[in-house]
Order: sequence, then structure tokens, then C-alpha cells
Amino acid sequence: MSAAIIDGKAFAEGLRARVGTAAVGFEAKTGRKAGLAVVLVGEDPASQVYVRNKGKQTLAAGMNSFEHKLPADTSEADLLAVVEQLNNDPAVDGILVQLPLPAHINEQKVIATINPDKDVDGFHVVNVGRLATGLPGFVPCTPLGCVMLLKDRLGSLSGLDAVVIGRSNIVGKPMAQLLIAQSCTVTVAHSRTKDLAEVVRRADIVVAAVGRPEMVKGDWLKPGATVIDVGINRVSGAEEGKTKLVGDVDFASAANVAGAITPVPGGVGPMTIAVLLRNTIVAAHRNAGLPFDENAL
Ligand SMILES: NC(=O)C1=CN([C@@H]2O[C@H](COP(=O)(O)OP(=O)(O)OC[C@H]3O[C@@H](n4cnc5c(N)ncnc54)[C@H](OP(=O)(O)O)[C@@H]3O)[C@@H](O)[C@H]2O)C=CC1
Ligand SMILES: Nc1nc(=O)c2c([nH]1)NC[C@@H]1CN(c3ccc(C(=O)N[C@@H](CCC(=O)O)C(=O)O)cc3)C=[N+]21
Repeated sequence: MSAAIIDGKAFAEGLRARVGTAAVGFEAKTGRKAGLAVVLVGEDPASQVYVRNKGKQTLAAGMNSFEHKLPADTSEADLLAVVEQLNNDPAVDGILVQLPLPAHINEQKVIATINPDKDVDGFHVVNVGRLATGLPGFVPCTPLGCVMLLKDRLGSLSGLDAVVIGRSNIVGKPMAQLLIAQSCTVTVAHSRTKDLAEVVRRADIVVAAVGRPEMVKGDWLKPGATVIDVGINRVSGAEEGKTKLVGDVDFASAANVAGAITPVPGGVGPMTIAVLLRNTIVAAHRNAGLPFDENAL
């Protein structure tokens, strides 16, 4: 193995500590804690773990955590009413509705109901538009976390060739927007891309957000490339009956060719939660009309 390991877990710890300091300052100025509301519909075990981790880390950063767990058969109208109530609650600065939602609920309708100024996930069309046009708004947590790791590692990204594999609204597309804003030359690959390995071989920066365990192999990479593995795939482990997490990149072969690579777990995942807390403290200050230098976080 020759690649440096990009320690997302350590970077996320530092970011959460800085958010915690800002949260103390917010409470001193306003007399109340910043608050994040997380809404979970249904009992998907993985989602329950994420929501529990978010709640714990929110409290640890000195903010209030409001968890709304609704049964899987909750109607769309009832969910929209919960979102409206959170929009109108002055103790709530950020709202996250855990995705995916059960099939009978229209996700776009739910996202459209969230007040864009409390949309700490950055999924509302208003925030998507703000990102695309370079206006201040909220940027989706996972891609913003990826850019933070890239800038920490590489400094300026200007002029670098970046390939994003995946074009989802929550990772691939906002990732491409952020890399354009960093002056990368960006290629977005997806399931219809011809000769993906050749496309990836051109890249100085590879971001894999596919959802296919260990798909990207070491011999697809330009030597020295920086590899950000967004994938979270639970697969059967070495021991009978046990599972483990792997990314979308075949870590063992990629680490022989890449210059630097994020591990799974311990890479992008912890950054996602830390950026969620960051977005929440930013939302709290903005909505209270308080000045705040978010670039200092
Ligand atoms: N670490 C974290 O914090 C987070 C991790 N994730 C993880 O990231 C991964 C991606 O998530 P998400 O974006 O929501 O997934 P989606 O399923 O929404 O999107 C997957 C994308 O990958 C593309 N794709 C699928 N198969 C191939 C293939 N064989 N070759 C090239 N492209 C392909 C799809 O192409 P097409 O559009 O043509 O169908 C699509 O654009 C998942 O593993 C997910 O668990 C997600 C969010 C946060
Ligand atoms: N509205 C919404 N916003 C999201 O941001 C959102 C979502 N819905 N739905 C699901 C995905 C996925 N996601 C992750 C968050 C943390 C880890 C994480 O902490 N991962 C740890 C490991 C966790 C474990 O061991 O299971 C790691 O990679 O080290 C992973 C994935 C956020 N998502």
C-alpha cells in the first residue's frame, strides 16, 4: 500500500469541536441552544442507527436534538403536517427528513415543504438553485464534506481533472457543482457511461458515489490520484453471519495506485454528520440575524 489514508473520522471530530464552540457562543448571545430536528419514518435498521448517531453527536456539540419517529404507515399528509410544525417552531433551526421515505410518500413534496432556510440537508430546489448559481444557501452534507477533505489534502483544486461517478440529487450532482465552483474540470459518469475505467483513468480526483461494493479497481486509477469513496455498502463479512461495511472502491487494489484515499468506514460517513451539525449552527446564526464567519469553521 502506498496511498496516504485520508482520516475523515479525525477531520470530523475537529469540525464537530469547532461547531461546539460556535454553539456555546450562540447560546451565550441568544439565551437558547441551537436545535436540529430529525424525522424518521419507518423502522429501517440502518436509518435508525444513523438517526441515533446524529442525535448523540448533536447533543455532544451543545445543540438540542428533536427526534420525530413516525410509524411506516404514516400518511403523506401527516408527515407534511409534522414538517410544517417544525418550520414554525422557533426552537428548531435545522430540519432533516431521513431518506428514503416509504414508497407511498412523495419525497419531492416533503422536501418542497421544508423551509429552505431550515433545510440543512440542502435538498430543497431553492438551495439546489442557490448552489448552482453561487448564492449562499445550504449545501448537501456529504458532498460538502468531500470537498473539505479534498481541500485539506490538496490545497487548491483549481485546474484538476475530477470524475464523479454517480448523478444522484443527494451526492453526485451537488458534488459536481461544488467541484465546478472549485475550478476543477468535471466529468460526471453514471450507469450509461461507456468505458468507465478509461474515464476514471484521466482523473486527478475520483469521487465514487455509486452504491456498488468495491466496483472501482486500482488499475482504473491514474497513479497518485486522490480517491474519495462515498459508498456505504453492507456485505457479508469473513465470519459466518457477520456483516461489514465496504465502499464503492476496492480499497486493497486502489491503495496501491492512489496518492490518497478515504477508508470505509471512517472516511466520508463521519464527515456527513459533522457537516450536518455545521449547517445547523450556520442556519441558527443566519435565522437569528447574527453575524457568523462560517468559513472559519
Ligand atoms: N457516506 C455518506 O455519508 C453517504 C453515503 N451514501 C452512499 O453512497 C452511495 C451512492 O448513494 P446515492 O447517490 O444516494 O445512490 P443512487 O442509487 O441514488 O445513485 C447511484 C448512482 O450511481 C450510478 N451507477 C449505478 N451503477 C453504476 C455502474 N455500474 N457504473 C456507473 N455508475 C453507476 C447510477 O447511475 P444512473 O443515474 O444511470 O442510474 C446513479 O447515478 C451508496 O452506497 C450510499 O449508501 C449516500 C449518502 C451519504
Ligand atoms: N435526509 C438524509 N440526509 C442524509 O444525509 C442521509 C439520508 N437522508 N439518508 C441516508 C444517507 C446515508 N448517510 C450516512 C450518514 C452517516 C454515515 C456514517 O456515519 N458512516 C460511518 C459508519 C456507520 C456504521 O458503522 O454503520 C462511517 O462511514 O464511518 C453513513 C451514511 C446519510 N444520509
